[in-house]
Amino acid sequence: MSENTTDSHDAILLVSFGGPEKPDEVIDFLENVTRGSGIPRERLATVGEHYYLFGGRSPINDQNKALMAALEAELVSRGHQVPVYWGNRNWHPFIDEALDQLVADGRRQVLMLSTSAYPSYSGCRSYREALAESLARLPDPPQVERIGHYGLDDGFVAANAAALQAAAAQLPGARVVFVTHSIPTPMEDSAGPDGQAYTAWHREVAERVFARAGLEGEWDFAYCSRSGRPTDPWLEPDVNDHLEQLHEQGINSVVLAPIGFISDHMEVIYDLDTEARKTCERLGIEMVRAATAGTHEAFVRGLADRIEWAMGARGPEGLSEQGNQLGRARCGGEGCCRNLRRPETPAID
Ligand SMILES: CC1=C(CCC(=O)O)c2cc3nc(cc4[nH]c(cc5[nH]c(cc1n2)c(C)c5CCC(=O)O)c(CCC(=O)O)c4C)C(CCC(=O)O)=C3C
Ligand SMILES: [Fe+2]
Repeated sequence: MSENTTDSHDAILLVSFGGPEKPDEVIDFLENVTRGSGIPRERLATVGEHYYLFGGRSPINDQNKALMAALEAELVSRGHQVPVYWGNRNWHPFIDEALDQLVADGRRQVLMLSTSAYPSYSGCRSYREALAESLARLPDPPQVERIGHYGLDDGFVAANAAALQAAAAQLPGARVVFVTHSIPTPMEDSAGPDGQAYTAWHREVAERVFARAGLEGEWDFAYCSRSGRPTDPWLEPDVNDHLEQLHEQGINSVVLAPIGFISDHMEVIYDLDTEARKTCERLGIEMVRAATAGTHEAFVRGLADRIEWAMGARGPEGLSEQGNQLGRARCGGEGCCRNLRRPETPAID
């Protein structure tokens, strides 16, 4: 457990979405999330109610703290004394606050890890833009590189497979429905260096998770948490509509596997555990929701592997080639995960 003095980076920065801690923070948080996005106010009021239903508190902050603690412990056990900082795009602690602390602590070579496992504007470039904006404020900014997206890495797949296996064991023979966050179809068409990387990665992860859980037969893919204007096309089917379809086909038990989320975000505890569960009850469908990766040891080890790889301390075993290409300053550049509304917005590599 000695300090590894050869580490190429002196800080890890966990970058996440952010969420309110108490009811009087909900509106300001939602204003930050939707600044300039054209999301209708009714949608904001609706989403605000989801947060109030849970005491005005998002689960995401506690999940991030738990992940940081687990990751720090894993890195220490591998001989790295590199501290993990935490900053969010939409709520305290903001990325600005994390960077100020990091700079005050004399950190110069930062490796950024985001809580989004998949490439898309929302999960990739929007965080890179937020970093560029925060770094531009600093007189002497540290160097920030990022690790690639880790959705296809063995660790993430193994954690989700273990969760799916446990859920399926509670409901043998149930139809497995993988779920992720819907995004607008133009965002999907520009996800990753060649477009459509968001759905391609999810399908690949679903296939691997299903096989690794030792399951056979059919599985489906559905989406949750659509927002935006009703007339804009988003990825479909919505999970609730899909449950109606399954009901019509005579299916009466399902496992919902939210592989699009790394932990129990509001989308999981509201859109799936609350809303989709209600749909299942109405249709007489038995439902079990598989756990998210959270702090599963395989997931934490996989992240540590990716961090060590990015620091040059380890080879790429267990890490996906696609993820490697989208990290370590080798993202597809300007064309990758484009910002369709404001194409000129600066972003870190
Ligand atoms: C792909 C994706 C991820 C995964 C990648 C990642 O992790 O970043 C993600 C994560 C999250 N999204 C979250 C919350 C929200 N997302 C919203 C709005 C939107 N999300 C979108 C996409 C995604 N979102 C999109 C295309 C919009 C429309 C806005 C626009 O086009 O600019 C809104 C506004 C209200 C609404 O419209 O729903 C809220 C409140 C939370 C926090 C949950 C918690 O508190 O636990 C998390 C982790
Ligand atoms: Fe990208």
